[in-house]
Amino acid sequence: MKQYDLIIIGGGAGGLTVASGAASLGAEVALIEKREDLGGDCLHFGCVPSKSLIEAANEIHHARSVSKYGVHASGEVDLKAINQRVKESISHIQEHDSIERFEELGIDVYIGGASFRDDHEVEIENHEEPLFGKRIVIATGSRPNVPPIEGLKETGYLTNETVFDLEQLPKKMVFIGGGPIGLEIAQAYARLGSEVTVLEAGPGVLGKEDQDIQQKAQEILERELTIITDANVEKTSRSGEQNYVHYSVNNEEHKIEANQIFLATGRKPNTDSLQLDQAGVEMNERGFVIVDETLRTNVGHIFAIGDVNGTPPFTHVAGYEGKTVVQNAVFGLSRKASYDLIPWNTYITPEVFHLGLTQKEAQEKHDGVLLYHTDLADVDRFVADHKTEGFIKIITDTKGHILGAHAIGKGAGDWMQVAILAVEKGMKIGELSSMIYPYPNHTAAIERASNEYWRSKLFSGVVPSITEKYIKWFR
Ligand SMILES: Cc1cc2nc3c(=O)[nH]c(=O)nc-3n(C[C@H](O)[C@H](O)[C@H](O)COP(=O)(O)OP(=O)(O)OC[C@H]3O[C@@H](n4cnc5c(N)ncnc54)[C@H](O)[C@@H]3O)c2cc1C
Ligand SMILES: NC(=O)c1ccc[n+]([C@@H]2O[C@H](COP(=O)([O-])OP(=O)(O)OC[C@H]3O[C@@H](n4cnc5c(N)ncnc54)[C@H](O)[C@@H]3O)[C@@H](O)[C@H]2O)c1
Repeated sequence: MKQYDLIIIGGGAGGLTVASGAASLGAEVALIEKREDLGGDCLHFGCVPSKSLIEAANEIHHARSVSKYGVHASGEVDLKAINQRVKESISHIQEHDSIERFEELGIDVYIGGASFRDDHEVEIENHEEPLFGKRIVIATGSRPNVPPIEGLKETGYLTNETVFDLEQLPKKMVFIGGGPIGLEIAQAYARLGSEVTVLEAGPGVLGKEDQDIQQKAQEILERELTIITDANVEKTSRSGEQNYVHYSVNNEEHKIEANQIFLATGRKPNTDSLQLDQAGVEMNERGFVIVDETLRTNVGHIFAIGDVNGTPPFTHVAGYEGKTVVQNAVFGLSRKASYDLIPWNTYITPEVFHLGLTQKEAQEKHDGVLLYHTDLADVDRFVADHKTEGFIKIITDTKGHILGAHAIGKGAGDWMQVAILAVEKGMKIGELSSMIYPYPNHTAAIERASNEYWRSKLFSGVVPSITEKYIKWFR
């Protein structure tokens, strides 16, 4: 039986980070992936194809909206061509994640579904010999959660695993779920020309965002698509060529037509086929692998990272956890993962940026929370761009330490990076004001919000009376 220092199950964002990190430190590494190629959900069905689709949809949307300058765009959308472009983005990045590249790093790559034989031995589909791992990392990701809605078998449905293979633009689309997956793809399809309705069970979309951001996002999106909140989806049905989604709001029954139904109702961990019981690894009631802060499972030499352990399901979190596990699994350290300052972006237009606590969370956890708000309409560059929709909101404690930073606006995911750096470096909001911002850039939104801090310090309390006395004396 082949022996390894480290076996990694799953060749996605998390697994690939661990594999390359551990191999470059000299560990003997086996990487097992059930698909024919590496890269996982993010590359094949997630971040990459969705962003590629969004960009194409935005280009079409912009082309259609320039008639005010005398340029008129017309014609039918060729969805095949768009999805071809999506596939090109995937293939380009796939080169970086190729099996050959990982083999060149000295990693043994095995293709086939893995399952535990015991806490050190792993079996692989279509391979006779199991592998022995001194330490093992589970990085098998997640898949779409399919809720038990009656009729879905009959009507069929799309998920992020199938939508990028569509060949014809659906006339009417119904999205079930108004989280990031639902909204990013719903807006893209609305911009391509489909008539889109989003049915969300909760009271608002993007439920993990600050409430002001949620409301603004919904208000903006509602200009392009229909959003129905507090929707209780009861069943789907088919009549002739037409599908219907039946739902109720406040016990009032409704039915809408749908050429395609898209499910975006959260994620399920890929743990079912791993035979975790043979290794004695514990899962929670939803099937996520339970880990401690060092990302160890209850079996000390088995780790779990990425979507499968129930921490925030993002590629950058899987990568961060992967880096942490390299240290813990290769050197036997006990580095802890911390999630207090995990940022994320939602790539609707305009983009949404999230870092740290929302206003509600901050007020629950801290006495005396201060808010600094800038409307993008007050920032010259957004005005010049005619993209004034949105705002930023920085939340601090009474001493100016940043507890949360949120924004909605053109490119917010990029220019709000300054807030991440500030928090990482322990800067207070006032220090953000003393940096020099090239005029007229979008980051000036942060400058303006932080200037507010000084304004409130200087123009209230005892400071104005002291400075007034000083100036009189100085004259
Ligand atoms: C539509 C969509 C858009 C997204 N957009 C973003 C975004 O913009 N930014 C962001 O940060 N995140 C985004 N995400 C989330 C991101 O894709 C995931 O958080 C990330 O892929 C998780 O990485 P992972 O390594 O845990 O799992 P994955 O990348 O899914 O990798 C798991 C791998 O394990 C393999 N596997 C499963 N079971 C077995 C087994 N038994 N044996 C062997 N191999 C197995 C799978 O085939 C897969 O390759 C998006 C997700 C979706 C669905
Ligand atoms: N830009 C990004 O970084 C990005 C993009 C897409 C996805 N992701 C990641 O993927 C994860 C999963 O995304 P998601 O949008 O599927 O999940 P989610 O859990 O964030 O949102 C799912 C939504 O569906 C609703 N819902 C659930 N069941 C429902 C039902 N039966 N009827 C109507 N509504 C229902 C929920 O109330 C929720 O608002 C996200 O949490 C995020 O971490 C990230």
